[in-house]
Amino acid sequence: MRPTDHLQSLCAEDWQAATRHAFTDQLAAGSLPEDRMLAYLRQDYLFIDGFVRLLASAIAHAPTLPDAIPAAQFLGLISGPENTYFMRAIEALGGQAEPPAPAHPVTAEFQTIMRDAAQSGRYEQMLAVLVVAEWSYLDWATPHADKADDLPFWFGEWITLHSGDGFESVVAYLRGQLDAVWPGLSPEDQRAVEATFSHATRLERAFFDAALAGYPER
Ligand SMILES: Cc1ncc(CN)c(N)n1
Repeated sequence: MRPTDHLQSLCAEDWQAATRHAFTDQLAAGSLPEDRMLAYLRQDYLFIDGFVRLLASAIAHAPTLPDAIPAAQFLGLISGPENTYFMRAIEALGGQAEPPAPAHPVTAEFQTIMRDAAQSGRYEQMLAVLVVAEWSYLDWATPHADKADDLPFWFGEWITLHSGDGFESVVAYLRGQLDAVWPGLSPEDQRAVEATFSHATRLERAFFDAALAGYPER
C-alpha cells in the first residue's frame, strides 16, 4: 500500500465526512446560501495566507530542484488565479477581503498546524498538511466537475480550481513526495506524520461543519 493510502486509511471516517460533505453538495447544486459562501471564502482566505507560507517552506526544504519546481508552479497558481478568484468572488457576493475576517476557532487551529509544520524544518510534516489540503479538495470536487460551467462563478470556479488534469497532477506530485520520503523516516517520525495527517483531516471536516452552520458563536 502506498504510504499516503496508509495515512488516509487511518482517518477514513473523517476523510469520508470531509469529502462527501453537505456544504460542498449544496455548493455544487447551487443551493448553498450566498451568505454562507461569502463567510466560508472570508475564512478560507485566512487559511490561504498560512497555506502560501507553508508551501513556500516546503519549496525551501525540497531535496532537489526537480522536487521543488512543481510546488513552485503551484504557488504561482495560488497567488495568481486563485487569489484573483477570492477577490472577485468575495466582491461579487457583497463582501470585502480587507480587512480580514476575525478567525473562527477552526480557522485559527488550521493556521496553527500550518505554522507549526512550516516552522518544524521537517519536510514530511509540511507535506502531511499539504497532501491533506489538496487531496481532500480534489476528492470532493472531482465528482462535481461536470456541473461547474452551469453554476454562478463563485461556485463553479471553486470546483474548477480543485478538479481536472492540472490539479490531479498537483495532488499526484504532493503524494509522490510524501510517499518518497516515508521509507527513510524513523518509526517515531512516521508516527508524527500520522498524527499530523489525521489532525489536518479532522480540521478539513470541522472547517466544512462550521461553514455549513454559518460560523455560530461558540
Ligand atoms: C480549508 C481548506 N483546505 C484546503 C483547501 C484547498 N486549497 C482550501 N482552500 N481550504
